Amino acid sequence: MAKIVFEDVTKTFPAKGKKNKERFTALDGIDLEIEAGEFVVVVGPSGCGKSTLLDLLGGLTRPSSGRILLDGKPITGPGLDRGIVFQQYALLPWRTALGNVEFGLEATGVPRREREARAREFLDLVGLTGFEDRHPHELSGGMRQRVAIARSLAYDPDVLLMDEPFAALDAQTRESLQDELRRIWQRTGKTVVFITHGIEEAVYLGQKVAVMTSRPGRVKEIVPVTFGTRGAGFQGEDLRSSPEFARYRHEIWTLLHDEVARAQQLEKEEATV
Ligand SMILES: Nc1ncnc2c1ncn2[C@@H]1O[C@H](COP(=O)(O)OP(=O)(O)OP(=O)(O)O)[C@@H](O)[C@H]1O
Repeated sequence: MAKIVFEDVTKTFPAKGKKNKERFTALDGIDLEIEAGEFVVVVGPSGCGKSTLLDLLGGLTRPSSGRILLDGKPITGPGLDRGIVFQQYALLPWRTALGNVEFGLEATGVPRREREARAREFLDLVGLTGFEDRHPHELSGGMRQRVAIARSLAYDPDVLLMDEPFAALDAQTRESLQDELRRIWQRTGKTVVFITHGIEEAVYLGQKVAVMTSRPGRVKEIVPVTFGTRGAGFQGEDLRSSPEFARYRHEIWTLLHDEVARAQQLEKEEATV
């Protein structure tokens, strides 16, 4: 049985500036299956519904029609079986790095002493040993995002939902966090659903890349990314500069290109109405 199943999922919102009952379709007939332990990346033009799709998985909002199943059961709300990491760090500014990671554990009822040990372990996993007592404003953007990842991992969710988590970071920090995320994923075996605008990021991280159409969002194609030597030890520049990488990048770029053009045209038409 697949870990996550989207069955003909549609999501509509009240249309802005239109007469009351008109609805705007953000996602239309999404069918998608994600296996346990799989790393799936979702790419698509701006406004195609990527964040909406992740919000549905997170249980932050409900489908207008269709079903989303997690371990065979419909998602009815947020849960500790899913950890979410957003683009903005969403850390508590008055808590230290350690305090922020512990925060996630308080909700799960882990005893205080064990909380601290677990939080330290996960800060170590994301390379932040020595920074436990710093507050968010004393950390770089990359470090803050590492804290957010540690916080999500610490309560051991089966599924990690990531909405453009590295988009606000500089290129070098982004690449090193991509490496870390791959390593963590290989070590923990989590199911990851990751949203990005970056084609290279998608190819680098994803086992499968789901390319979405422009509005309304549908799954246009799922590209399995199967590098021959993709396992541990083959990453960084070796992977990014390989001919296979370039081939996948081009394939996904081609799939996206028409959709982005269509999305831009829609935006222009709306601006002139
Ligand atoms: N709560 C809401 N009410 C009304 N419309 C919404 C709501 N949430 C999202 N939308 C609309 O649904 C569409 C999809 O939005 P969403 O944020 O999911 O897209 P996205 O692909 O993540 O975009 P981006 O790549 O720009 O972040 C957009 O047109 C957006 O304006």
